[in-house]
Amino acid sequence: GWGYADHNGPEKWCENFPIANGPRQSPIDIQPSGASYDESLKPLKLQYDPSTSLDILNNGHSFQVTFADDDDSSTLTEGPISGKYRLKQFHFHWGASDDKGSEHTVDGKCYPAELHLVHWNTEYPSFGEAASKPDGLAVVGVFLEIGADNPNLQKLLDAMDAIKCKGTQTSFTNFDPTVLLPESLDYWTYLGSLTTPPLLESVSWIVCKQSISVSLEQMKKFRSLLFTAEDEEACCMVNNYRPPQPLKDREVRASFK
Ligand SMILES: NS(=O)(=O)c1ccc(NC(=O)NCCCCO)cc1
Ligand SMILES: [Zn+2]
Repeated sequence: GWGYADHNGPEKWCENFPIANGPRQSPIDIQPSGASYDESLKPLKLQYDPSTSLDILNNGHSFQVTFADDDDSSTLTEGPISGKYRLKQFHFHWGASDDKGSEHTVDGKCYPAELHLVHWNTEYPSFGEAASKPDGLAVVGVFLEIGADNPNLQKLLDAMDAIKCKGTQTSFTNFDPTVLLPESLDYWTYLGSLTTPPLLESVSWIVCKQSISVSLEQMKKFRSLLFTAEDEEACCMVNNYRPPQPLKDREVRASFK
């Protein structure tokens, strides 16, 4: 299957997923000078119920915290979207060293990691259905920048020993992802795709301008996870990011001046 190694990584994905060369692929390099301020863009409205967090999983590509999405307890509304989107999961992408790891870049600047909060449009009956629609998904991206230890990441990091290998998961309840958001919710927004196969062009991307902090020690913990299952030769889970894709005929809007 697909991965991030030379033999199965982003440069090879187009062989099984031709949409990899499509018109609205993600991530992109965000050039703030090329983004147009849109005064009609609303502030993001994120309302999360911690009791909807279920478990934390190593899926062999990243680790993700999955949420109960059978009602409107945890939603994204307003912002650039219309209607109501339910939180399905959040996960991260990161590098082998601090000079890379994010998927979106800003004027070519890479961050050591990037958080994605994945939501689906309740116009559709399920995530899977929504994932195939042009307005089906909304993903909020938050950059992580090396700095002070971030206590709000600690619960995630403490769970990592239990999900070291691909296919492992453990209960992860009462977690409020709001604590992972930066103080400012100023954002850039553009129409894009999933950044991993099936690379579906169904995502309204909402990338926060302000980053959150992560310490060097906390980054080392991310890198202690494995892409591989217990019975396979160990391969560290690092560089699980897709590089920026062509902007093509798209505009990036800014919610701020
Ligand atoms: N990195 S990202 O663009 O936020 C992302 C989010 C979800 C997924 N895929 C996912 O949740 N499920 C895969 C099956 C999708 C079609 O049902 C892939 C990439
Ligand atoms: Zn992602």
